[in-house]
Amino acid sequence: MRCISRPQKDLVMFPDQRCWTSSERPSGEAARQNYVDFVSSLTPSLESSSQAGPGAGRSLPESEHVVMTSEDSITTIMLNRPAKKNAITIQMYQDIILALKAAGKDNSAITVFTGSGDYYSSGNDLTNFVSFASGDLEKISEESANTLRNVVDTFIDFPKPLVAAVNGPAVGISVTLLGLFDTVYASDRATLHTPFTSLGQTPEGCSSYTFPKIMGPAKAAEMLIFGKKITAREACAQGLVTEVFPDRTFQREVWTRLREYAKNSPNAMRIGKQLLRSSEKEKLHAVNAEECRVGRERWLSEECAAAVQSFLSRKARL
Ligand SMILES: CCCCCC/C=C/C(=O)SCCNC(=O)CCNC(=O)[C@H](O)C(C)(C)COP(=O)(O)OP(=O)(O)OC[C@H]1O[C@@H](n2cnc3c(N)ncnc32)[C@H](O)[C@@H]1OP(=O)(O)O
Repeated sequence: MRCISRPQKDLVMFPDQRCWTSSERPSGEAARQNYVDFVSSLTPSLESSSQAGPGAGRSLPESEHVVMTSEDSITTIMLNRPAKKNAITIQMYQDIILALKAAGKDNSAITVFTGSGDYYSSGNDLTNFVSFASGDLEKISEESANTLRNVVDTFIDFPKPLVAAVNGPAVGISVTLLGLFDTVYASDRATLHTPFTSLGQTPEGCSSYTFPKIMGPAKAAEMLIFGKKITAREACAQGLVTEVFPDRTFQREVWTRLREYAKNSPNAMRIGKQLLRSSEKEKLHAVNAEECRVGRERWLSEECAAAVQSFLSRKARL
């Protein structure tokens, strides 16, 4: 067992899981080296990230609908397509991957994901599926599954504290991914909806694993299999949302809190996250691979094609 305590006169803690008495204590330099080795073993990328100067090594994606900003040691990735309720296009998935990779390496302490306008996100842009009807089905579905797998893998591997600021209703993949965030703050105006089965689709974003773990299998089934829409407060009671704020004060309260959190040691937060999450990573990657394999089959189904067609032709009927 590792000893973790305040400094004591005769007992010092070292990272190889034993406690020394003062007589056998390693020299100061050896102790320091032990500590550095321990920290490095936990976080291989720590060295490079702590050496990065402001903005160093950062490649901001030039994206129309995914906006990345940094301030007060917080990098924010904002879905910015409010006229379409922040529905996520193929290009946006690619931009999200680039933005997360850049945020993972920049010198910010915390990364925040949010939406602009009245929605957090309406999930996958259903016109992404239109190309299925017009091209090489096998190829397009394979590319889409690869895109989905890459974006979810990037969330699984994200090395820093990742916070979702759910500013409004969330649908589909924008909900399922919440299970991979470290903290989820939501406006009391937000609802969470995963209407997969009415679209002939199946859960993704590792939700088939994270949701039952977070909220229990029965509540997860209501959401993921029956498509029950829940409020932010219900999601909070079930553990998917960390805290709910009145919509009127949501931005002020969340950002005040995050600015305080961002003053903590970035390296300690990064290592803490790794301790909390690393034992699950392999499992999450396997779940992601399987969800994408199954999802790809569903996208090719007639049920899915009909549901997407029905949404897209809605206007014509109005
Ligand atoms: C690479 C492939 C990866 C696949 C990943 C698998 C992911 C799956 C999912 O995420 S499933 C969930 C998909 N999302 C939905 O089913 C939501 C569809 N949208 C709606 O139901 C509604 O638009 C709404 C409830 C979100 C909002 O309704 P309302 O307030 O009445 O607004 P409008 O419907 O008028 O929407 C305004 C404008 O936005 C367009 N839009 C909204 N959401 C989407 C969307 N998901 N895909 C495409 N377009 C969307 C809507 O058509 C309107 O456009 P218009 O003004 O008419 O041009």
